[in-house]
Amino acid sequence: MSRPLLQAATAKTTDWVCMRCAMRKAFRTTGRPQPKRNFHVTRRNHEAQKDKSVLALLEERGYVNQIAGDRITLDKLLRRRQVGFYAGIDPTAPSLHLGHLLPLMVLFWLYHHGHKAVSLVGGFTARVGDPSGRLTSRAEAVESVHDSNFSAMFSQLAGIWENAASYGKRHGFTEQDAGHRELLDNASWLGNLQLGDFLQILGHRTRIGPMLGRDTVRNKLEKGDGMTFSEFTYPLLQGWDWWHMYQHNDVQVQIGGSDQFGNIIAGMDVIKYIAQGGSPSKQQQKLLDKDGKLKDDLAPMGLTVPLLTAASGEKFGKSAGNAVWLDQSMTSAFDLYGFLLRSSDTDVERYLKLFTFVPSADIANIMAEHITDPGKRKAQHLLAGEVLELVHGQDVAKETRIQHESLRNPSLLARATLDEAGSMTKHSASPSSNAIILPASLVYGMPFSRILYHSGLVGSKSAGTRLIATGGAYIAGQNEPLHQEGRILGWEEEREQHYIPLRVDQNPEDVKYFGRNEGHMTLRIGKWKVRGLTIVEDAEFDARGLQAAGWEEFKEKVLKK
Ligand SMILES: N[C@@H](Cc1ccc(O)cc1)C(=O)O
Repeated sequence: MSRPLLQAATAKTTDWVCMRCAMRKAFRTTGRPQPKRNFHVTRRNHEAQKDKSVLALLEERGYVNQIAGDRITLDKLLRRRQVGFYAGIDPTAPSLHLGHLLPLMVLFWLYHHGHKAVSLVGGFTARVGDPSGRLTSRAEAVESVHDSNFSAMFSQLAGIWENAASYGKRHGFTEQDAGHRELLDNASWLGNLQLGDFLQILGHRTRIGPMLGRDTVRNKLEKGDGMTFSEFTYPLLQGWDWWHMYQHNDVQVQIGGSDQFGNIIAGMDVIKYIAQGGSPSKQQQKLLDKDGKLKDDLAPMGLTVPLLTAASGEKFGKSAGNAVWLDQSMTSAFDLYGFLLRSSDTDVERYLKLFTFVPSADIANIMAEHITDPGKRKAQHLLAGEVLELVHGQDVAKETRIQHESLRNPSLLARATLDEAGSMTKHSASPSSNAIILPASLVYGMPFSRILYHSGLVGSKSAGTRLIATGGAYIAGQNEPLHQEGRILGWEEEREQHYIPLRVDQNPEDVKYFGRNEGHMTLRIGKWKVRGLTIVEDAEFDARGLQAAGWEEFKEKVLKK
């Protein structure tokens, strides 16, 4: 499996390192050694919960849909010692979306209560594609898209973890409360796994009967488009992840969306099969009781979070059917705030409990106040501000709030006119580079304002025009290859030289001269947001089942004529 050679966020311009290794290292070093502590809720100023484990808090706030395994054991363990948890996300897109925040919030709570929280990016499993809950398979993506999705999501998660740490501090969690956090990539073990080992260690002990009986398999075979062998293997790969982290990272509990219940159960079996089977190593023997069974207090367990639907019936985190993204270039901070601000009065209390660290007692007070004057949307502003702080940091949260308030109160407007380019430059601190495929009709002969929109760099065509007018959008120069010997060039000073600012008066006919080489073009907005476009024939684009902002409308309006 190829690894993207990107320059790590922290490295100087001259030394090039593997982004994955560097990010992993940078992240690990932030984890602290584990002090002894008691695992009661210790947060100052928070609901006093002596004798309750964090599990009770999670249940009270609405995070728990199902527990796989024994709740009482889990509750006891959480009070007695540090417990390791993980949640995995496959980077099938260049960004997390709002829905991903729910399992992550559970990890953040656990981390702030002294437990171990591992977030896993499925650098390997994304290429396989989890069939859970789907009737049709995902479209296969090209290698470069996998790589750039992975890099983007990995750095995004590292950033959100940083924010979650500061956000927790702001809510009274102390350094001493904090447990341990890790960000891992399953390609680092699955990428090296030998087929022989996989079959011998796991394959021999896995019966396909129960696998065939699982809902996902049955539904996809009976009502969907069938199932590939690799999709069928997916739960075993996810189970292998867990076994790996169970052994090496003390991960005992897996967290996932409710669609992950089947995979979690499959993973619990995987750990039991492997630990109890064969001739156990010395290390493995420590896991077993005298009957050769996994010890009760080491049993793998699962926790699923609920599937959220808004009062409107729409899945939470979707706006008119589209995902609300956590990457500012895909959903602006303004739009994310706006989305949360539109939460209905029936939903907002639930969301405050799920997506913020605001103590329950404070939420109750705010709701009481909110009801006296719902028009002010006090609860919704609180929700939006807190979520933005977690996702984009405190500065963006404050500025976005002012922008929204200025819509109602024009006197604030002067202070708040932030052009999109300005805020990008300031806040997209973590460099991420994404690749995207576009159909030829959305690029050639199109004004750049539209290309920016179609490539997902801005939310609308007019935002594209504004950005170009303020000098915040660039294209990579024709004769300056951005790639050299497999490395992506261009960081800060170098990057400035390679990019040419786009102009409003650019002739759309000239677009074709700007490609780095035929079929490719690299755009940048603000300082860091880079998007490599690969341009394919319209028919190929559709045949591959790809999608781009504005494509369906374009076909409706223009091509059908
Ligand atoms: N299968 C999970 C992601 C995941 C990947 C690997 C894991 O080990 C765990 C979870 C999903 O699609 O949501």
